[in-house]
Amino acid sequence: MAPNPAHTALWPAPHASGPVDATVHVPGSKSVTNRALVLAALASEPGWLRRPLRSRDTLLMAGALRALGVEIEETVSSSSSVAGGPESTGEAWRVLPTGLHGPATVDVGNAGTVMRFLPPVATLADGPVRFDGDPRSYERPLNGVIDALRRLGARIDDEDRGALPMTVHGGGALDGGTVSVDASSSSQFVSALLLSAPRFNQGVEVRHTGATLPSLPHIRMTVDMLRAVGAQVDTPESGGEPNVWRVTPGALLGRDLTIEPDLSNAQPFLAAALVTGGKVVVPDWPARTTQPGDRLREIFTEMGGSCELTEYGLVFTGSGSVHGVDVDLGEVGELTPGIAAVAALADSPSTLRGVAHLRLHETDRLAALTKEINELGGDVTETADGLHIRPRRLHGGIFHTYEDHRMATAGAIIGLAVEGVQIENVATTAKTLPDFPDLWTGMLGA
Ligand SMILES: O=C(O)C1=C[C@@H](OP(=O)(O)O)[C@@H](O)[C@H](O)C1
Ligand SMILES: C=C(OP(=O)(O)O)C(=O)O
Repeated sequence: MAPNPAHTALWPAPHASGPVDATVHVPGSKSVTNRALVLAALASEPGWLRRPLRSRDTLLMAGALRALGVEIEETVSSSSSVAGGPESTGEAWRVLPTGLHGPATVDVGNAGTVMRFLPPVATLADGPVRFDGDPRSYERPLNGVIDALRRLGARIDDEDRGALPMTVHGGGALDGGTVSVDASSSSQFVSALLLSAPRFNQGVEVRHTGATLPSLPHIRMTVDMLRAVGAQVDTPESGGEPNVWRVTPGALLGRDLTIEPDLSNAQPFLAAALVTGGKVVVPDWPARTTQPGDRLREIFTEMGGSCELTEYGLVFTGSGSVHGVDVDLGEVGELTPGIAAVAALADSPSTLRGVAHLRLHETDRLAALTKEINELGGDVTETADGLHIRPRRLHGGIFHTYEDHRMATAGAIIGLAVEGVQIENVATTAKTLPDFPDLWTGMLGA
């Protein structure tokens, strides 16, 4: 098969001629948008999502729910056609839940949220739902969801792969009950089971059995959003047993929800302020959030910046110096590529720990970061659960991205400080941030 020209295209990463000084309106959170879509589809009354993210992952989620019979009406006001046009700035989605129907086909792309959150929803449909996706989706772990759903009463045909492609034979309802799951490879196994659980006959009790559990803030996001639509959820934090979550069956409310900006997608812009000694303002940064990107305030401060959270948003300022860090990123794994890029430009070494599960993300991120930074002259080694990064003078070259949006934005950060970096397939940022190239050049005043 001939390679897709978009995948081999090279984007000259802009080099910063001085400190950046910009306000960047970051589109909505992928994780919040996709949870909100699922919860709205399972509700017993219509709901609204305002300022939803329109990106590949969220359009796949919306498309899949529509395939199951849910109506999602989009309203795009003409005044929203800033920063990339209506394609990327959908104003509001009205979700009208209906009975969930099969037969249907779901394309998960390479979206972890779609491949994990929707099989439990599909058990509630009244017919077979076929799941398929990008080649990489076949390699990403799904066995925790498949095994758990079977034990809760579902019929799933995966030809013993424990992975995609597969068919969930929806029976119109699911028993639910207590189930153990090893979610050490992805927190999304737990989130997936909790999100649909109010609609299971007995709700669910999920008991995580693995040695580690990544991305806890994302599980808290699931719990908070469930509670906001009226679900009763018991958690380890609310006095329950460690690693056990319980959801009571019950109807879900339709909600009018404004989606927060995606703080993980704010990362490259904050990193730009850090590595150029400039200033970036991100409007609407939430005062309280479960998004893991909020940890950037602390991590990027340790790496040399400073921040002020105002009513308007986050003001982040670089000092002109960038320092290495020794940090456990297990709770905030999706921030690793951007932190690794900054660390490669720092004045001292870094150790990034707690992220072995990144080998199972969009690509093997530990291998990809090591290879690509080293090919620009860097000195990165993989450890069992992370990276050691010893900064060195880097040179230009091609930064391969492996169809991983966060590899592309990591390469762009390096390109600010290193002349001649070319990003392969920058279009892969469409997974969560289709506007990235325009926002990036806009930030640089180009
Ligand atoms: O639930 C979510 O929205 C997510 C959970 C995390 O997944 P893992 O726990 O698989 O890392 C995160 O990395 C991903 O980007 C989004
Ligand atoms: C790991 C990520 O995505 P996914 O939701 O596909 O797991 C990510 O966005 O960094």
